[in-house]
Amino acid sequence: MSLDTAAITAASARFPKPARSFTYGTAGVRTLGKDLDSTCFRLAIVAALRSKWAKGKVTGLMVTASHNPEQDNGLKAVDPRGEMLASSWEAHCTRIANAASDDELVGVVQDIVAKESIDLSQAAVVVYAYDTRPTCPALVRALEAGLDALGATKRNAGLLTTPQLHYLVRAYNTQGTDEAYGEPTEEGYYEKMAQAFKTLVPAASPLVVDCANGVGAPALQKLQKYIPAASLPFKVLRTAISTPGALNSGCGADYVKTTQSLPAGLESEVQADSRMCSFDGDADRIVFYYLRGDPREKASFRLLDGDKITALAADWISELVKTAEVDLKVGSVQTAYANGSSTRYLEQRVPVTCTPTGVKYLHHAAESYDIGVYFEANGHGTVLFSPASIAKLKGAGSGAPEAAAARKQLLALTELINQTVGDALSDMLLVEVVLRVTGRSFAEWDSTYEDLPNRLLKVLVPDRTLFETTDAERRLTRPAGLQAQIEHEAARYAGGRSFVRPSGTEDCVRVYAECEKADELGALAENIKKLVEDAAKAAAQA
Ligand SMILES: CC(=O)N[C@H]1[C@@H](OP(=O)(O)O)O[C@H](CO)[C@@H](O)[C@@H]1O
Ligand SMILES: [Mg+2]
Repeated sequence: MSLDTAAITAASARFPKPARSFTYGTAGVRTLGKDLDSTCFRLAIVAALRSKWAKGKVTGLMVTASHNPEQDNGLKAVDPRGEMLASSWEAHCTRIANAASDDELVGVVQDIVAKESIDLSQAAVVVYAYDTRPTCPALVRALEAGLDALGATKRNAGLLTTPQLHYLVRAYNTQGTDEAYGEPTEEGYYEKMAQAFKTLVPAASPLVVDCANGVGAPALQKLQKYIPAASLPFKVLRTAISTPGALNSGCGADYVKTTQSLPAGLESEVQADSRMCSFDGDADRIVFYYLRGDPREKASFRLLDGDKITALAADWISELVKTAEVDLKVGSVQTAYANGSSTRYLEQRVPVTCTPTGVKYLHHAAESYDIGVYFEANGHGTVLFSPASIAKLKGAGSGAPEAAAARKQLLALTELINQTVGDALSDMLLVEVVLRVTGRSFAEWDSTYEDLPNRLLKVLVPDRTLFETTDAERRLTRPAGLQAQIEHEAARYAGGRSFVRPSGTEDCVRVYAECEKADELGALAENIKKLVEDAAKAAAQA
């Protein structure tokens, strides 16, 4: 069977490429929604080819720009195991998105087919979903046209969170096998998680959830029907998914993490002792927080971020593994953005790996442990159980009654935690489980270690590609000489650490700085920023 090139060119003519370039980066393609019709059409073709390549297994496409503003949109491709698209295919996405004409597009498609030895007679099935952005319906139509052009079977999964789509893809592909992941429906997703949650927890006080006015809101409202309020009461806030401009505006995980404060206006909707958390716009990130001391003081805000979630989960799972009398290695994965205190805390307890920014790197590194706990500091992450560890837990028969109970808990955790990707809903339940089973408050969780004061700055430079890094992005190799200057500056502060890297999702360079004394932090961060600006100017002129 050959390509229906006429069908591709005819359809492509309806989605002309704007005069600009696109990149499939850390989190797929992300830019202004109005510019993305051609990209959606074209990446749908790639998703269909990927499905053919995988012998007809289902692949996925999610239309979302996550925590970015409402006018933005984007596409994330999902591989047959429910994980992010293999890095080796990202270049295909970038190339196809940038093909300058319909003919060049056909050429790129033929090239992918040849390079990946794709059998075109294979069937292709692609499941897709979208978030609440106003540009989604048009982009979904472009995406559908791309699937039609390749004769792929379309499965429109509707309005979903990103992790729900990842769940669906794995559930479809494992149906009826030993690795069956769950019913391949949205209901199946809620049922699986709720069932596991009920197995794990006693009751507790309500949790206030900021849904970022995004797709996490309807998802959480539906999940509530599966978990009785008596076992998990929620107060669900920021649910205005049809209010223009509301998405991620003054609320959501990214806002809370970057401003280190409550979502705008939340003070009047919560109590001084409320336990709170925020999702991002597509509900694959979560951070927790509470108020300590006088709620009118800014300093009363206490953030429990991805690093604190790693510490909480790694500690509890390590304890369970010990009690369960099974030989499993628990490890953790962080990026350079992890607070130095969290790294020190974890290193005394479990192996810690550092990877470059972007969850695909953390995810792969976590797979090398029997049980791998990974979170970016911004709250994106999950816990992975290797197939061998699940088999060991199921197979172990003897031992003390506590050992059997711990194995049962660990197995329920493998059901509760989304194994495909970080998932705000699932991570929220995980944290609830650990806190309740161990009888801890947010304040007790918070006291595991004290974060070093830290700051993240964006620096706009003429050309961010002049910045290159090594050692999991912890050191610069270019521009020449800058790394030595950064280290020299950081060494002037007690506990000083700083690193600089080009963003993979925005046109900027990021500066991270931390040190022991809060009143010295501003100087450290600003001095590094100045060094970066000077070096960027010099490098651009060279
Ligand atoms: C410092 C920071 O938060 N970086 C974010 C951001 O990446 P950058 O490459 O830094 O732009 O977006 C990524 C995708 O959402 C996320 O994985 C990552 O953690
Ligand atoms: Mg997101």
